[in-house]
Amino acid sequence: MRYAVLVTGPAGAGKSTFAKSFITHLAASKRTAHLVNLDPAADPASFEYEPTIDIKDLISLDDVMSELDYGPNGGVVYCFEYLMQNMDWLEEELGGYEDEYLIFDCPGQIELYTHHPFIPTLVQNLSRMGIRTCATYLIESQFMEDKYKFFSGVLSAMSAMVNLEISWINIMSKMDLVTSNSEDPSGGARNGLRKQKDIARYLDPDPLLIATTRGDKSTTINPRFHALNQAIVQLIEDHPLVSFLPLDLTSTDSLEYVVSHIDYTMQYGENEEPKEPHDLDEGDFQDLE
Ligand SMILES: Nc1nc2c(ncn2[C@@H]2O[C@H](COP(=O)(O)OP(=O)(O)OP(=O)(O)O)[C@@H](O)[C@H]2O)c(=O)[nH]1
Ligand SMILES: [Mg+2]
Repeated sequence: MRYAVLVTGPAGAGKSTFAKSFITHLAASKRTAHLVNLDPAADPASFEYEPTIDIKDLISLDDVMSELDYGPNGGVVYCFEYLMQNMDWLEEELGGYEDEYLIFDCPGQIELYTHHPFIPTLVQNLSRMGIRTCATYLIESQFMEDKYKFFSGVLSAMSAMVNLEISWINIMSKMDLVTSNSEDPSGGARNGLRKQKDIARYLDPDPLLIATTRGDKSTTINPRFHALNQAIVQLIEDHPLVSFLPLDLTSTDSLEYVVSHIDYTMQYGENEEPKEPHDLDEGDFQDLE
């Protein structure tokens, strides 16, 4: 059985960093994993791990920009369209790997997730190839500094995950920027997210965070804004699809927790050989109940 983890999310959310840490972590546990770079704009110098499969071998963003006169964002979308039409290339590249994790580092153009059917098409093709797939969607902890920005992140996560029939794990990345605040007064503390309780209202989004009340400045500015917020509150209450796993890459436990959640979601190892006792830490699974 082969397993694919798609690492998706908006620009700069920490996707490539997470993909790297994920592979390093698996390697440390003597598990093999391969990096599949689907970001045609990724700088090769930044790869700590040479990707096993690289979209650049199929199509070059530089060529698309110089020959077809695309800008960088449109160029990435064009490259992805090209990939979708050339799935046989991916299939051939993926051919030889068995019983392994394939980590797909995806680009940060949000329209790839919200407007285009790229991810559903990719997922369909992976499942046709017999690869069990799950997707992660990262948003960064700084989104919690601004509740409107945060909820736009929640809505983009929702719009990316509906229509997909695969497991979907939302991750709040860069938690080191909010949890290390006791040491560094200029760090996360400045955003007022001092209490764990506050953070919990974001990880499991509490729509009341944006429920405006009468007398609130924003409602006096524009009543339509109030109505829109109420509608969003209602939407999130009716469809509580989105919650986030916190990820702090400075903590091995945090990374391990996220990885064990992904393993659990993918039912990793179900068909494999029994594990050595130390490979399977009971605590990992109790937390997930
Ligand atoms: N403090 C902190 N910074 C991080 C973390 N993860 C990533 N960063 C920083 O955030 C920036 C973006 O990280 P990337 O991993 O390149 O993000 P990305 O989502 O791959 O970005 P795009 O591919 O451009 O969409 C870099 O400067 C990273 O060093 C984290 O866990 N904590
Ligand atoms: Mg990246």
